[in-house]
Amino acid sequence: MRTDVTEALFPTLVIGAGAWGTALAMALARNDHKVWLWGRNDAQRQAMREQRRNDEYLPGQVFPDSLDIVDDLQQALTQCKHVMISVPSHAFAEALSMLVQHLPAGVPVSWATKGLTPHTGAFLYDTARETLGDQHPLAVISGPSFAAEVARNLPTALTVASENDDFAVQLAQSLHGPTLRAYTSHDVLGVQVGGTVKNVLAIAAGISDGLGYGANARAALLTRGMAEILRLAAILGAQPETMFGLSGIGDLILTCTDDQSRNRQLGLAIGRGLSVDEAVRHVGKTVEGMHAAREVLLRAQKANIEMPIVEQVCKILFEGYDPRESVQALLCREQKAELSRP
Ligand SMILES: NC(=O)C1=CN([C@@H]2O[C@H](COP(=O)(O)OP(=O)(O)OC[C@H]3O[C@@H](n4cnc5c(N)ncnc54)[C@H](O)[C@@H]3O)[C@@H](O)[C@H]2O)C=CC1
Ligand SMILES: O=C(CO)COP(=O)(O)O
Repeated sequence: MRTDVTEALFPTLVIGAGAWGTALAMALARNDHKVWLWGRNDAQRQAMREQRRNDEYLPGQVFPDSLDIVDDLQQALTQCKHVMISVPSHAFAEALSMLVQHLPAGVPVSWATKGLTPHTGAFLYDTARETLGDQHPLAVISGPSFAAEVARNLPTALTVASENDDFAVQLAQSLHGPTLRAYTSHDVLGVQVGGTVKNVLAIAAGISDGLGYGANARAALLTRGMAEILRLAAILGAQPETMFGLSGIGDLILTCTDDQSRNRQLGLAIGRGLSVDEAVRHVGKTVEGMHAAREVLLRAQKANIEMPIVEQVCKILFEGYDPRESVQALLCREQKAELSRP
């Protein structure tokens, strides 16, 4: 067992045994750290314990020895040294409420969830602070990282953002391994902006590709999508440089261009002619951009900034717009300069 500074965070309890929670738990355990993984489904936990795999989400990937499946969440919360949440954004507030009663003060909490809190549109950091108070150091894990590739030990780089330097460094160090590189950041807000909006833009890129609009259109969507992210980041007070990092353009490129992305898969299905409901059923997995789109647009409208791609995605998802008409609407916007004058 390692005895360096990162041991302060172990045992780590990972809440959420989907693809990403399991892959992160495996990554930590491969570095010989003690990790407890909890998922809400009893039968899934039993199967994972017996098979030492999570075949539902990461078929064939065997758990490292130091990863254990735990059943008693309450007991694990009182004994762990760090909680990492990896549930979909719509379950994030519920996950926080499960831990708030039992987690001793001072135990750090991180999450790998991307998106906003439904209904309030709050960034997850704000929801976490509101629920947990200021007793726990908080950190966000983001960046271009498909769970299946991390589980298969393929090279990956992540960002760990926290206002607490010690926690950011400890968490980054504990994730860091031969195939996983973790950078730290102070820009908690910026990291969340990139990780949230890229999912909506990946739906747009999927729609365009599903319609067969080609490589030029995809590149234009990514670039103009980046302009929308930068506009939102600026108005919210995030650091623009963060948008050019792993959690910004890195994750935007990944999800807009690779078919492993579930957000892109949803767009592809819609572009190929499925209705939105059919496309959601076809993907059958977490599609965060679907949840984030409306909340991002509301934020843009409140701040009086233009996010035309996000707006058209909302029209397609929630107002029954034909994707071809939406692309036309984007192309027919008033001609303007690419950059505003300095
Ligand atoms: N899969 C990936 O490659 C990556 C996913 N993420 C993010 O991680 C988050 C989780 O995504 P995935 O693991 O892929 O989702 P998933 O669909 O694979 O699994 C979600 C898990 O959360 C559980 N869950 C749902 N509601 C819950 C609740 N109320 N309490 C406890 N558990 C609950 C489900 O049972 C399921 O096990 C999302 O925000 C996603 O954007 C981030 C980077 C990579
Ligand atoms: O966030 C991700 C990779 O960084 C996963 O993207 P999807 O949720 O679109 O699959």
